[in-house]
Amino acid sequence: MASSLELQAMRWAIALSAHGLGSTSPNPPVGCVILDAESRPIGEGYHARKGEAHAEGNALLAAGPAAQGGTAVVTLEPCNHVGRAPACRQLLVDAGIARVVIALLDPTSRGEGGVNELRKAGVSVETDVLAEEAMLVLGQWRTALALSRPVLTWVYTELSEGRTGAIKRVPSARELLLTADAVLDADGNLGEATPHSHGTGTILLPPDPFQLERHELLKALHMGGVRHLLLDGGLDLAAPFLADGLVDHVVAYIPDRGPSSPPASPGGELMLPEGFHLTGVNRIPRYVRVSATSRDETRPRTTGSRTRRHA
Ligand SMILES: Nc1nc(O)c(N)c(N[C@@H]2O[C@H](COP(=O)(O)O)[C@@H](O)[C@H]2O)n1
Repeated sequence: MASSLELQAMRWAIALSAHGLGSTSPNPPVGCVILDAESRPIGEGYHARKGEAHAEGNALLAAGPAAQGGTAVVTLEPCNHVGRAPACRQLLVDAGIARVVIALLDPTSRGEGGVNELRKAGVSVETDVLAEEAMLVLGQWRTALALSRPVLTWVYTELSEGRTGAIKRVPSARELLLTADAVLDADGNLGEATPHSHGTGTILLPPDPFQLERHELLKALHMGGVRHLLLDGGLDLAAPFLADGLVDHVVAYIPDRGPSSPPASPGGELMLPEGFHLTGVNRIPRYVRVSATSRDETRPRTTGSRTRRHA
């Protein structure tokens, strides 16, 4: 059973992992905290982008030799393959880590998986620790893998006369762009949500998105490394994706208004689409931001078993 210090470290690792949202795809956003043999935090790290060190490597680097006999607390199972970075389970063994505490198993893990290899090397391993909380950050990556398409978030604001439109002019909406890989607008412009965030050549986007049928477009985006796509525009842009059941989340920015007004959107265009339930309602400068979902991504449905898939 995880100790209270390990649980505290796991929550911190989950928080750290979110620094990778919007830049790690097609890799997962992972966080790691190293505790020394007396359970004191001595190093922390996260995965920033594909081709760079994994969370465990970054945390071990920060911890240095004091990691010997310590514990690695990590949000995703340490990897079991030598890719662009060395296998994390080997890095942990080489650093003399005695115990590894993991939130979620990696459905893309190669071979027998990092957990089995760590156990074979005599390391004590505990899995499924705060798995549901870890899904707050890893959920979109896991869902995109399960669906073989990016998770889709439709974002819109109110333009004049109750019409919906793009959020480009909403300054606080920038935070959403930071967490997505790519953004598509109603004119067919498709680009990295934060330019250059994934590094050169990691995300490949089809040049003429509206030439592709919607499922084909999403398949091409998935193949190109996109795990979270924003649809930034009005109902005209979102309606066909909604009709095909392809929209997973909606974020609406409702401008401040007086306390009594006729319906801003008599046709209901501003209202959330049918079948979406609220996950957040926040007052932000000049807007109320409404978040809703058609699925619950925080439930770790497959932590106990693996479906072999490649990220
Ligand atoms: N445990 C763990 N920590 C990280 O920081 C990670 N990025 C991963 N990712 C796993 O490794 C695969 C990517 O490997 P490369 O970086 O491309 O070599 C990815 O599919 C995950 O399984 N895991």
